[in-house]
Amino acid sequence: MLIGVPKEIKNHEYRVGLTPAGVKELIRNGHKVLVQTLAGGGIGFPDDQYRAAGAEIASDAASVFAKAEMIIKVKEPQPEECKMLRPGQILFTYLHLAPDPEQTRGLIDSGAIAIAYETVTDARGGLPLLAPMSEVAGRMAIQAAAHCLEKAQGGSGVLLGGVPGVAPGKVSVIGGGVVGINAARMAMGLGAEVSILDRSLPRLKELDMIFGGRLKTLYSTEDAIENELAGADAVIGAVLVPGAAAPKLVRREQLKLMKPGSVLVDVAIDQGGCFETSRATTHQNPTYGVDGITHYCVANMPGGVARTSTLALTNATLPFALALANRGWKQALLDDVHLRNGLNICRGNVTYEAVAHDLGYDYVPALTAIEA
Ligand SMILES: NC(=O)C1=CN([C@@H]2O[C@H](COP(=O)(O)OP(=O)(O)OC[C@H]3O[C@@H](n4cnc5c(N)ncnc54)[C@H](O)[C@@H]3O)[C@@H](O)[C@H]2O)C=CC1
Ligand SMILES: CC(=O)C(=O)O
Ligand SMILES: [Mg+2]
Repeated sequence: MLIGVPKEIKNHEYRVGLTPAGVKELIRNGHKVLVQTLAGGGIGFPDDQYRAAGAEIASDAASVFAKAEMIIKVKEPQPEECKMLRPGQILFTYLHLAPDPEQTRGLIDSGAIAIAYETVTDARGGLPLLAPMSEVAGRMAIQAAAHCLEKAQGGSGVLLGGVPGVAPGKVSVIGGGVVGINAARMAMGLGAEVSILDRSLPRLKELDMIFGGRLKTLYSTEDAIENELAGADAVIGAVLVPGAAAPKLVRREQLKLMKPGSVLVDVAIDQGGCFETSRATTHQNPTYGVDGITHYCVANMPGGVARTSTLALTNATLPFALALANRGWKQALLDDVHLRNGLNICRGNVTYEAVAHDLGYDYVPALTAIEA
């Protein structure tokens, strides 16, 4: 199969869909790889390393999209990229369709086979291709919050770790999954007082077993969230209902419960955000204020630490990319229910139920669309 890797074009997005090591694996399996020039140039993977791994270098995105049978990317295709996709071409990348009707329309119209990293599953009920980036974003969320709390950034002037004789700051994490546990670990590592809220009691039990008394676990109700808002210096939004738009857990009028200069970090922004006042921001302009509360809502946080993120992401995606290339998309999806769960759009059909539901499309089960 001919696999294409375009350069990412989202604001300050330096990740790349395959590392030179990944290219080498695909080529060892008998495939060809076409990489757009400078696709990994910002993170220490120059064209020469891709050439040495056996890739051909293309001068622009148009030739990568025109030639490749499968496009491997990181971020959701931008409108100009959707237009370059063609019927039957495989797109393997993050999509986050539920909050993005324009992209969904573009992918339906393209006739492509769009497999979303974020809904591929594993045998333990996890999301193995979302997890590495959630680990990164969870850890970064605390760095971002700590920075936003500084006075020069419009913050309240609280140091999360405190100092001897002065109480530490308080961090509340809503959603105790992969983002949540990584945010909690970082915040505890800094010395902050940390609580974590989740709707899943088994998950809260697990977190309690791991961290003991160092972490306060709370069942997530509106009351519990309001109590947390009142005490917190930073609140991290880390909830997920897979594939669906994020539930709105904090309304605008509840911001007045918070201390002025406190911070909301909405990691769930790529699924539309879990605070009513959230709107997606970029690494260039990551924050804005609403009613005295700083909002950090960068939708591609891992892009900020793109080298670490690329290595972590491609460790997880490569086995699936190899399956798609070796067996072809139909057989690979038929053989593996977990990869099949990643299929969101197939030749004009919406094959992920939560996306169809949230955006008002007919839902066509993946197996039906694959076998059509
Ligand atoms: N902004 C960014 O750059 C990035 C964003 N993300 C996003 O972060 C979000 C979280 O991802 P993961 O931690 O991997 O998901 P996960 O599935 O591991 O964890 C989500 C947790 O939210 C909990 N939850 C669901 N509804 C809840 C509610 N009403 N109250 C409290 N908890 C609730 C679930 O029980 C689960 O434990 C996703 O939207 C993901 O796409 C992930 C990576 C990067
Ligand atoms: C998960 C995601 O949206 C990201 O890594 O940018
Ligand atoms: Mg994102």
